[in-house]
This record gives sequence, C-alpha cells and structure tokens, in this order.
Amino acid sequence: MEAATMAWTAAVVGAGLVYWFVWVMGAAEVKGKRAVDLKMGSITNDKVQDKYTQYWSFFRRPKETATTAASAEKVPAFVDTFYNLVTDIYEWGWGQSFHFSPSLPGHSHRDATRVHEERVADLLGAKPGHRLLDVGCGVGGPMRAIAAHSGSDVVGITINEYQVNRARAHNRKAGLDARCEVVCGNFLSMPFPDASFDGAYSIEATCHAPRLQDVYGEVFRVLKPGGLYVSYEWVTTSLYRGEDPEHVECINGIERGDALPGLRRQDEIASIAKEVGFEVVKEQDLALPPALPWWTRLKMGRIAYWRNSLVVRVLTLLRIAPKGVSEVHEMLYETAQHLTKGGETGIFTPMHMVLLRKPSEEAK
Ligand SMILES: C=C(CC[C@@H](C)[C@H]1CC[C@H]2C3=CC[C@H]4[C@H](C)[C@@H](O)CC[C@]4(C)[C@H]3CC[C@]12C)C(C)C
Ligand SMILES: C[S@@+](CC[C@H](N)C(=O)[O-])C[C@H]1O[C@@H](n2cnc3c(N)ncnc32)[C@H](O)[C@@H]1O
Repeated sequence: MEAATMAWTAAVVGAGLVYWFVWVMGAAEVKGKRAVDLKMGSITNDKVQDKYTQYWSFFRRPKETATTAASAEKVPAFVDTFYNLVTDIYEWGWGQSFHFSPSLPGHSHRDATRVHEERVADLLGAKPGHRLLDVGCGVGGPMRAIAAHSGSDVVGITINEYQVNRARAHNRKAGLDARCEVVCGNFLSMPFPDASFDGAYSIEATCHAPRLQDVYGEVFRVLKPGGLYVSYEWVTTSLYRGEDPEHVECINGIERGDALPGLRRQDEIASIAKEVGFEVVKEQDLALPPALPWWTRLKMGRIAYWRNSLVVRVLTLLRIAPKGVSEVHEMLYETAQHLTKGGETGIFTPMHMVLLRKPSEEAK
C-alpha cells in the first residue's frame, strides 16, 4: 500500500475511533445527554475549578455546616453550586430522575425508577384537576412521570436555574409543558401563597435543608387543609453507630459528595413533621426487604464509571469539557462507593418514606 493511502486509512480509522469513543461511548445513559455536551450548569468554563474548590472547602466538614446559623444560611447557595457542577454528569450517567429506587427483577432501571415515582402519586391519591408541588424537582424526571400517571398538574421548585431550563426543555419535548411548571426558588421560603396546593411531594431533596423543620413548615403552609405530603428522606438507620469510625467515614463520605449539611436519623423525621403540625399517616423504609437493593445499580456501573472517567479526561484534554469536570467526576465516583457501603451495611437509606397530612379545618 502506498504511504499516502496508508495515511488516509489511518486518518479515517482514527476519526472513526474518536467518533465512537466520544459520541457513542459518551452517551452513557439511553436518555442521557452526550459527553460532548457536558457543561457545568451556569458556571462559565474558566470558573469551574474555583467553584469546585469553594464547594469542597464548604462541604469538607459536613457536620460543621449545619451547626452554626451563619454557615447554615450559606447552604442553599453551595447546594446551587453543587448542582451546577453535577447536573449534566447526572443526566449523562443516570438519566432525568436524580434518585434511587429498589431494583425490580426482570425490569430495567428506567422501569424501577418510574414505579418508585408512581408510588408517590398513588400515595397522594393524585388525580386530574389536582395541583401538586414537587419540592426540589431536579430536571423533572419524577414530575413528568407523576403528571403522566395521575393526570394531575405539577409545579416544581428547584434552587438551581440551570435545572429550571433543563426541566422546562424536557417538559416541552415530552408534550407536558401545559401541565408541568418549573419555578426557580428556595424551598425554605417558597414563592407560593398559603393553601395553594392539593398535594406535595419531595424525592431525595429535603436532605439538603440544614433544618428539616424549615422545609416541612413551608410545605405545611402551602398545602390546602386536608392535603397530603409524601417525602422520600435520606437518613441514617438504627444500625448506624456513631462510635464506629467506619460508619462515620461512610456517612461523612455521603455528605461530602452529595452537598448535605448533616444526615438526620430515621427516628427524627416523624417527630419533626408533627412539630410543624402534620399528622403522620404512614412511615416506612422502602429499602427494607422484600424490596431488592437500591445500590446494585451503583455497583453494576463500575466499568461504565471507568469508561466515563476516561471520556471526561479526554474531553478535558481536547478542551471540549471544562477544566474541573474530572475532579467533579472523581468526587461522584467516591461518593458512589460510600453510598454502596451505606446500602450494604444497612446504616443508610435514601428512601425513608413518610406520608403526612395537614389537618382539615374541621379537625382544628
Ligand atoms: C439524591 C441525590 C442524588 C442521588 C443520585 C442520583 C446520585 C448520587 C451519586 C451519583 C453518581 C455517582 C457516580 C457517577 C459516575 C462516577 C459517573 O460516571 C456517572 C454518574 C454517576 C453514576 C452519578 C449519578 C447520580 C448519582 C447516582 C443527592 C445529591 C441528595
Ligand atoms: C437529588 S436532587 C432530586 C431531584 C428530584 N426530586 C428527582 O428525584 O429527580 C435534589 C433537588 O433538590 C433541590 N434543592 C436542594 N436544596 C434546595 C433549596 N433550598 N430550594 C430549592 N430546591 C432545592 C436541588 O436543586 C435538586 O433539584
């Protein structure tokens, strides 16, 4: 073969490989975005590294962030930064629903996710004509599943503007924008009138609140009397031992890599709900048997994480992805190990479900 022909063949094969590596391998999740589209939310490329350093210095010592009022006040802003850093990686590597769900034998992750979300709608008795509030809505995966399953209208709130835009675009694409609305705001002080929702739910979101009373109090205020609220809470279980260094490291690792100002104990949730005025209708850890492990999806992804890490490094090198993405990806990889350990040891659950009711006027 002539040298020129060989060079051309090598160039074509090389280009094909780059295409395959970036576009095909990069599309980690079926519905996720492509690796080449990884941005860092509304942070400009030159600020990614700084923002990551700021995030890390704030959440490095999770317990301290919640204990002083001054630093607790800063939590929403750092949570916003966190979601600028991770939203695209989550969508790319996990999908449009930012939560866990028990595995369902013979079913895909997508089915398991949907079933876990539809359970919320069923617990609320949601139906057409109802107006529901999604507290901490992410890019709206649950909102669309719940609106489609129940026929209700849903209003979601998230602190992160980048997520608002993503969620609105997904709603339009799904043809659900007439029934799903997204608002940018703080769930610790919501921009909604009193008694304006028939029902409310939060999926793995209120763990970002320094004081659960504050977000539960707000949900109580905006619910109509008699209205129901379902929450899936991230908590430590009764198996957690504060004197065991391995337990402490595992929980700290979860808090650091997930922007949490200190995980609460499972047995605190119902009493906080009662403190703000709710009646506790039902409480159940949805991770307990017969439910199958929620963390198997994280474990099974090891090869995919290695591949993703390589993709992210190459894209950073080629300056397609901003500097700092690799560090963020590494942080997520580490937190995935801690989450898996938390699940396997049973000291942590991301799905402690509480069903709460705001008493009706007559009951007062
Ligand atoms: C409720 C919260 C988020 C829960 C989960 C959706 C995310 C927790 C950890 C995330 C991930 C960890 C590893 C990433 C992997 C290294 C990467 O290659 C692809 C994305 C991950 C799988 C990523 C996806 C989302 C999580 C599972 C918190 C924040 C309260
Ligand atoms: C892990 S994500 C879960 C998103 C969604 N519930 C889901 O399951 O896909 C947590 C969400 O809570 C939101 N959040 C955290 N703190 C918030 C606050 N103070 N006000 C409003 N939203 C907040 C984040 O912006 C994010 O959308």
